[in-house]
Amino acid sequence: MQMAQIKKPIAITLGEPAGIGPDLTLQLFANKQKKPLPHMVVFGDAAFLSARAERLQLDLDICQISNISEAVDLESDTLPVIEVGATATDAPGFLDRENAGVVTSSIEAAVAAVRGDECRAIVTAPIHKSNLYEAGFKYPGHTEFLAALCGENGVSPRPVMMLAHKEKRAIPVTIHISLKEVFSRLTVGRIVETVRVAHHDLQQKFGIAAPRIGVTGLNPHAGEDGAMGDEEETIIKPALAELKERFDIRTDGPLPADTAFAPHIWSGYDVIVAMYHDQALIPVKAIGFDAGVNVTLGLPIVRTSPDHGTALSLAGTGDASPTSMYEAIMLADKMTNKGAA
Ligand SMILES: NC(=O)c1ccc[n+]([C@@H]2O[C@H](COP(=O)([O-])OP(=O)(O)OC[C@H]3O[C@@H](n4cnc5c(N)ncnc54)[C@H](O)[C@@H]3O)[C@@H](O)[C@H]2O)c1
Ligand SMILES: N[C@H](C(=O)O)[C@H](O)COP(=O)(O)O
Repeated sequence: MQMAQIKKPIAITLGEPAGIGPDLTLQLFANKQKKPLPHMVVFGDAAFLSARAERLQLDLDICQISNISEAVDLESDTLPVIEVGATATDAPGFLDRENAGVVTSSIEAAVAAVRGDECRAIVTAPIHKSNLYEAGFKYPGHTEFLAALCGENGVSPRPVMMLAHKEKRAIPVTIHISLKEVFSRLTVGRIVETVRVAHHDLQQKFGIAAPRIGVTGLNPHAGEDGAMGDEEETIIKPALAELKERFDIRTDGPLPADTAFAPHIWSGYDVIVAMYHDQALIPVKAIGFDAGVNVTLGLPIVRTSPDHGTALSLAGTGDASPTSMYEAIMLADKMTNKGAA
């Protein structure tokens, strides 16, 4: 990658103003002499961030800029902020629908900056999903919103959610849907598409030449030969056969999901693809909630985020751990600096 590309900042979104997202960005920036960070620019509201920094008793220079190119020339201890045309209220722990505008505008502006080649990756701070829904937000989460923002000619890429704790990675085939819906949304095509995206991005974005991919079953004991459900026989095995025959992608599975994430099995794979959200996310959050990273695969841009949510009760206290946010920033940096993570 070119030097000029490396110097482009990483776009950080504001996240839910009532939550810990803004705090973590400020805490990390205030500590950057001890724990260095790549260049970054926050998309949000400078006045709000100044108020939150004061509340957290962080000694920080926050500077509103109008062009991203200005970020690179600032003193290294000044946090650059691009205004997004909406403001946020500094009321930690108190959700306010009125803040939905700044939350979504921040994501939109950050994506536009990456797609416009002004920033090199986006790191999103947590959003409060139900607060956004109440304000009319139509996407289940960032993952689906980002795919829509990256669409072209009315076609959106198929986003794939991957949670990672160091080298342990897990992907859910179905994402933000009710458990009841999983049964109708789990199809051969969806599994094939998910594994293909994972295989491609592990090669291209993580530098893993021959990704080792495990795929779980849906039912207890991967169906116990059909005695505990037949989705393994009718959906998952045909999908794995198609991956091998049509795309030359080899996988192991269906693996019983309760043992697939045992450390000695999980460590034999670069990723384990599971059938639904909690099957994949529980193991990652259980082994490393403090340092897990959420990466969206399948997009034309690099996007990472911490693995936790808004933790409203910790907002404004300074007690939230910034480690997962730090790992998200450093993974985005690594993925865009060297093409490998
Ligand atoms: N990337 C995202 O935008 C994202 C990710 C997960 C959840 N969420 C959203 O966050 C909201 C709250 O979700 P939740 O309560 O299930 O999960 P949560 O991650 O906000 O909180 C779960 C528990 O972990 C603690 N916690 C979370 N982050 C912490 C940190 N950095 N340091 C110390 N403790 C921390 C919380 O205090 C709480 O006890 C929901 O609206 C959910 O949709 C957003
Ligand atoms: N399911 C994710 C998690 O628990 O970490 C989270 O809700 C984030 O999803 P988005 O990145 O799509 O907002």
